[in-house]
Amino acid sequence: MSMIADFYGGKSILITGATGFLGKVLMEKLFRTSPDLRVIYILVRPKAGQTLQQRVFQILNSKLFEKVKEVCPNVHEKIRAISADLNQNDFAISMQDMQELLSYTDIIFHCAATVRFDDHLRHAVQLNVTATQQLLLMASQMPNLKAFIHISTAFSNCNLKHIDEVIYPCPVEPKKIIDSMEWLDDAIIDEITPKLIGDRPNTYTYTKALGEMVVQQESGKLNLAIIRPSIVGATWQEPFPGWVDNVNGPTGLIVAAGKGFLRSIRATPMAVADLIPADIVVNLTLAVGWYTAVHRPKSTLIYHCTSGNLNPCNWGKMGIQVLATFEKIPLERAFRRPKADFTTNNVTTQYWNAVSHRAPAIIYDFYLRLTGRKPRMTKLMNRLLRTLSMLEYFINRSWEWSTYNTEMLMSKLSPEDQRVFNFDVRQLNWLEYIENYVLGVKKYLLKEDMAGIPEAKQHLKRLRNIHYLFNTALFLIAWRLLIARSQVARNVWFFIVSFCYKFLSYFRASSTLKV
Ligand SMILES: CCCCCCCCCCCCCCCCCCCCCC(=O)SCCNC(=O)CCNC(=O)[C@H](O)C(C)(C)COP(=O)(O)OP(=O)(O)OC[C@H]1O[C@@H](n2cnc3c(N)ncnc32)[C@H](O)[C@@H]1OP(=O)(O)O
Ligand SMILES: NC(=O)C1=CN([C@@H]2O[C@H](COP(=O)(O)OP(=O)(O)OC[C@H]3O[C@@H](n4cnc5c(N)ncnc54)[C@H](OP(=O)(O)O)[C@@H]3O)[C@@H](O)[C@H]2O)C=CC1
Repeated sequence: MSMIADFYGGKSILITGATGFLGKVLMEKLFRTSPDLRVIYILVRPKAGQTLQQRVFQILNSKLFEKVKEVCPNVHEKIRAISADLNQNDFAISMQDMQELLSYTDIIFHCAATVRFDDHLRHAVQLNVTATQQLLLMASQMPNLKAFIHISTAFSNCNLKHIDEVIYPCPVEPKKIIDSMEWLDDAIIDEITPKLIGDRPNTYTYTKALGEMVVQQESGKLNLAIIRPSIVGATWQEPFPGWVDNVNGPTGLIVAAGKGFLRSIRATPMAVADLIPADIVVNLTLAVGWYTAVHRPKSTLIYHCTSGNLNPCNWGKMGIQVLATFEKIPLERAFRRPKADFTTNNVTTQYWNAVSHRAPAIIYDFYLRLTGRKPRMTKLMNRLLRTLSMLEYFINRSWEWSTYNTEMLMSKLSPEDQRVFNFDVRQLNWLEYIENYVLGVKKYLLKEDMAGIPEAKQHLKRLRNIHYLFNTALFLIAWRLLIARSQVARNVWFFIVSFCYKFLSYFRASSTLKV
């Protein structure tokens, strides 16, 4: 019997960010392993054109939840969506709902965040810092609360090279930042943002670091823990390999590479690709929830959920495996054939961007215009290059995260829990994982049918022929222009032509003699 699964039985669990990538995998696992839990409250904001119920219905009817429906047929009754917006005061939760949450919640998993790298500081502070503070305040009024688990990121201290499982203070107190966001106007905030974030690359990592400080400062009598995952990728094993449903992190680049939009990247091939599968993050999160509630550690423990120090993989190896998988299982209607050039040099990056990215986009848009259609490729390419520029920081550096607490927790689990809530990244085979990841991108994110693979392969062959034809035509045009201007080129050209002619004549004559 799993002690962890048993612990969640009969419990009322509150999850923020349950409609997000990680939140969905977390909910799925909870329902699958503890179908006798009392209820999962999820704080959901209505989205354009969709009611809360429709959002929940869509999640529960997705492929991800297929296994859950077998073990927990009444899952619809055990999920309670509460209308909430974490950007609003008191999260805009109704009095009645708030009362219910305060009275019954046993465990909180705080996953909601803005993960955009370019978010305005005001918005990133609101969601990643102020909302965390408000949630902690709510938590302190919950008489039954046993644990509050905060999901942060391993990159909250990416300005350091070696990162321990401790909270590193930021120079300006979170409270001061929160206050200043209330009265400073946008223009001033824009001006001070680079100074505030200092040597961090974006507002995301900065506000996640502030969020951790808030957790530490507001802990009071709460039983808290912080989890710091690195780059969360598709699922490894559970509920099935390769599940992913958004383009964050490497996923977007995998799509762009498979579709042939992205053919070169400024990345250090030997830099550690600290990817961590979503199901490993979720298993650790649930184990931490159990440990924090049952063993009540004296201080707030931080758990690194990373792969680099236990089972490292690098970006070069990952790129090769992604391409190898696309050879076997190509994406449909690719723009160009997949290719992966890694470069670390600024000049070559600019060159490849011009030749491999911008020029084909301009030519394709020209073709669209000629055929009376709306050009779109240049715009798409510009967005992709902008995205790349934001991710480059993370693919040209390596970090070391210590994992003492995570390893300590692993040693505390029973053999059964180590199996059911496996977060031992050493068991992961990267090549197999990446292949399943790419396959998952095709099936679950792009919803492409596997029956379309032969046609996709044919399409790539056509693209290869077009590529050869295009290059030959380009060569001939360049050559023609050259011989029109240079006597030397003309002489070389006549020499080659006469040589070929003589060779053909000789070949024809000797074959006639044989007959
Ligand atoms: C050459 C060969 C290649 C070989 C093969 C490849 C091999 C593998 C190599 C892999 C290297 C992996 C590096 C990973 C490093 C991750 C580090 C994470 C560290 C921290 C981890 C965390 O703790 S936290 C989670 C991370 N947090 C994000 O990852 C959010 C990012 N994101 C944004 O910050 C906004 O998105 C941003 C971009 C501002 C645009 O913002 P924006 O306003 O212009 O517009 P939108 O957001 O609306 O997106 C506009 C269009 O970009 C599309 N798109 C969005 N993201 C995309 C993405 N990652 N890759 C592609 N495409 C993406 C989207 O699908 C839209 O496409 P469409 O227009 O067609 O719908
Ligand atoms: N993905 C990754 O690579 C990593 C993620 N993390 C952390 O993990 C956590 C989850 O990330 P992930 O699942 O990838 O992110 P997603 O962007 O997929 O999900 C974010 C969630 O937060 C919710 N949310 C955002 N704004 C609000 C709001 N104003 N009110 C209510 N809910 C809101 C979203 O709701 P809605 O559906 O309505 O938009 C969504 O459910 C985050 O804390 C992130 O920092 C850490 C390391 C890596």
